[in-house]
Amino acid sequence: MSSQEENDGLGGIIDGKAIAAEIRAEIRNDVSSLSSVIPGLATVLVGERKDSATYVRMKIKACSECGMESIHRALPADATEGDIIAVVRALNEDACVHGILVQLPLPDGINEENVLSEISIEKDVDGFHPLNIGKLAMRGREPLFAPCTPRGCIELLKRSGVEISGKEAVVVGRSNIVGLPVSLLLMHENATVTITHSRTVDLASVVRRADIVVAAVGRTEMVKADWLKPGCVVIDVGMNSKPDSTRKSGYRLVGDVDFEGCRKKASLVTPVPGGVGPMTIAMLLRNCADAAMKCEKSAAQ
Ligand SMILES: Nc1nc2c(c(=O)[nH]1)N[C@@H](CN(C=O)c1ccc(C(=O)N[C@@H](CCC(=O)O)C(=O)O)cc1)CN2
Repeated sequence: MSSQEENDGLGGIIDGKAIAAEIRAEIRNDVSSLSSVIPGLATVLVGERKDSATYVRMKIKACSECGMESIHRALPADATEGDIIAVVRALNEDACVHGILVQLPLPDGINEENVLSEISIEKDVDGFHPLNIGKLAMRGREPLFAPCTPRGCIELLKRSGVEISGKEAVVVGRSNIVGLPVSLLLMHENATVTITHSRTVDLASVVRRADIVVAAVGRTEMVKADWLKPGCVVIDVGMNSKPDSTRKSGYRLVGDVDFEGCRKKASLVTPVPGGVGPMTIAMLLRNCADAAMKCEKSAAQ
């Protein structure tokens, strides 16, 4: 779903909130058709970060709106790696739990990979388990779950009618959570993918080759209009706070893309907020509902 303002010469906006609502309605429908299983999502929150607590609350609320159960485990900021792993192992054994997510980032000193590797891959609805990422990286293999934000980016493109196959895609950023998996997913869709990063020489000229740009670098409004090929599609994964004295909070959320400038050059752009963010939670629910549906199917066989 996208909106293109008439005759203003600007590119359309991909409405992530509306697309996420559409996906959530589909999930609600699938969940209501289950007869013996209620999908259960376990959220594990370690420490006191306000943003993490907000995201976990949003996930719990979204679960309930889709007819899914949630099971919440909160640990203090000084919890040890062993404490967190013990919670994950107990959730692995709980038959009411179909999906487990450990909210990231974890406090300093905790090895994220050690914790994420403990999640049963059948319940790895965040898709961060090294085995799921490994399968995503291999030809002819399918992960049980793909990471939510990258999957959300692909859904936004597909549901906006953007052709991916054969197109040049440039991903700015190479993080394990977004840059790397979104590149792999774009490759699965037969795009020709370039991953760029802090050592890329003449980043602007590499981005200028792209039909599809995915910005996931975590730098406020870094991607400028003159970096873009006219008519390209821009997916902005960034979420940065920018000082704004007109707001009560003193700041506003902006992405990695100079939205107003880039709208003059691109055919479609995602806004921040209201673009990729809502898709992260929608795809998490999709993965968890799929896990529960698999459970019901295998119990019936
Ligand atoms: N275990 C995980 N940890 C983290 C993930 C993740 O996918 N799994 N992603 C991010 C945070 N995140 C979900 O956890 C997330 C971020 C943003 C949004 C969102 O809807 N953003 C809104 C704006 C919200 C606001 O006003 O603050 C938007 O963009 O419109 C949802 C989920 C890191 N950690």
